[in-house]
Amino acid sequence: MEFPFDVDALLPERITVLDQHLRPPARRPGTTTPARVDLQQQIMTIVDELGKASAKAQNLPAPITSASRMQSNRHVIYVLKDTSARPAGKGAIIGFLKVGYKKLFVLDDREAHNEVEPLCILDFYIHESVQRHGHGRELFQHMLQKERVEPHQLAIDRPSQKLLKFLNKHYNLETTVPQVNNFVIFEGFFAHQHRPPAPSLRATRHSRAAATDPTPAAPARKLPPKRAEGDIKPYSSSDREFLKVAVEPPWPLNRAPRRATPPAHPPPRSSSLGNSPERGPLRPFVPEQELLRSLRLCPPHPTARLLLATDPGGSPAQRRRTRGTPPGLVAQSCCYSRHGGPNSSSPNTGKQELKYAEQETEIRSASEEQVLSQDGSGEEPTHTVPQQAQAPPSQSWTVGGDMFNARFIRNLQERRSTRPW
Ligand SMILES: CC(=O)SCCNC(=O)CCNC(=O)[C@H](O)C(C)(C)COP(=O)(O)OP(=O)(O)OC[C@H]1O[C@@H](n2cnc3c(N)ncnc32)[C@H](O)[C@@H]1OP(=O)(O)O
Repeated sequence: MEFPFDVDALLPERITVLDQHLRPPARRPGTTTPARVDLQQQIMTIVDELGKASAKAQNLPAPITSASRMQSNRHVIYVLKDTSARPAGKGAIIGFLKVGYKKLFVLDDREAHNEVEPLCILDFYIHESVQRHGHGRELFQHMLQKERVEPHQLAIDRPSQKLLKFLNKHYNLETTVPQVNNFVIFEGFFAHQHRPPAPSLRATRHSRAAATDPTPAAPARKLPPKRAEGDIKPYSSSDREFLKVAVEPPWPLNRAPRRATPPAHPPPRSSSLGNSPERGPLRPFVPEQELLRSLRLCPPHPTARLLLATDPGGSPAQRRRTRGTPPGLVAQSCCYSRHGGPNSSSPNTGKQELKYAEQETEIRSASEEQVLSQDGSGEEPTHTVPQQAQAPPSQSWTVGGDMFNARFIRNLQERRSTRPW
């Protein structure tokens, strides 16, 4: 990765360690020294660009590493530069590894909660052109030595398949201890119990390290006193938490837009990773609150309005359709199961129902947009029903649509500890 400034002069060592201050390292004697603020700007540019490249490589919607995030967290980043001869160039960056201590609640092999604060692998990237050349191992090995940790003591924040393979190949890390958060830990993690070293020990360790090596090490934090089991929540804040909203809203908000062709490679599943979300191409989605708002503001389905306005008992055709079916069939046809169900074989149920429900949601979102853009209040929905909504399909899915909404809201409620309204 090349930059418009002299990376070689900016980062004299092959591996540079940067902490939250993003201080430019001391330059080699004899090199001209630009203003310090310019140097720091260059460091920030490198961190931002590396973060972007890593996010792209991992299919993340936004970088989890950036200069501003570095400055607001106590993380440490190891940057590897290319030292190969480049007579005419300004040097290049090969990749980086970001680590930091995090307080986690992890399950052991007996599924008991443990409050620990291990060193975590938070982000790791080697430029595509030089992957599988041993650079990742070089960087990782340097970090292990500097931080004085063993590979099995680490927690990994949502490792990619490449990283899992990397850890397996170089460090024999294979068997994971299932977790309910995004972190992956390996067998042997609890061998040392992760008791925080006595403050004096840790201080000595760091002061000794500081005496021999001026580069910053990942900050160490003390653990709070052990809490009762009941107080411990079985999740931990991942560095990628802020992406979670964008990564995977809960079902049914996470339904992908209909695709003409299935994805070539379905995202891999790993039972050994607990429920760590899978990486994969990310897709745009309607934020949950916005969708809820649209459901609350949305006008009644045009067909329902028509029925209410005419005959309280419904049109003869409608009566025939609902009365002619055995009781409960309408409800059954509205059941949508991701696993298919007894009614999934029926051509008029399952997928078709979902399709209409999706259409309805889209239409409702569109009509809400119109409502808001017209008067900003949503008070007069009848003027704003889009043309598409006024001509529903020949079959009436009014009941199905409303039931879908009801199920959808109930589902949302069940997934939340508090009601959103
Ligand atoms: C917590 C996190 O940071 S998760 C995100 C991890 N980062 C990414 O996935 C970004 C894309 N990948 C990369 O940047 C790199 O491949 C890294 C950082 C994972 C590894 O760096 P490299 O320099 O490629 O590793 P290195 O050369 O030392 O080791 C190679 C081994 O890593 C694994 N590996 C690297 N690339 C791949 C790949 N494309 N497919 C499968 N395994 C791979 C393999 O075990 C490989 O050994 P092999 O070539 O004998 O199969």
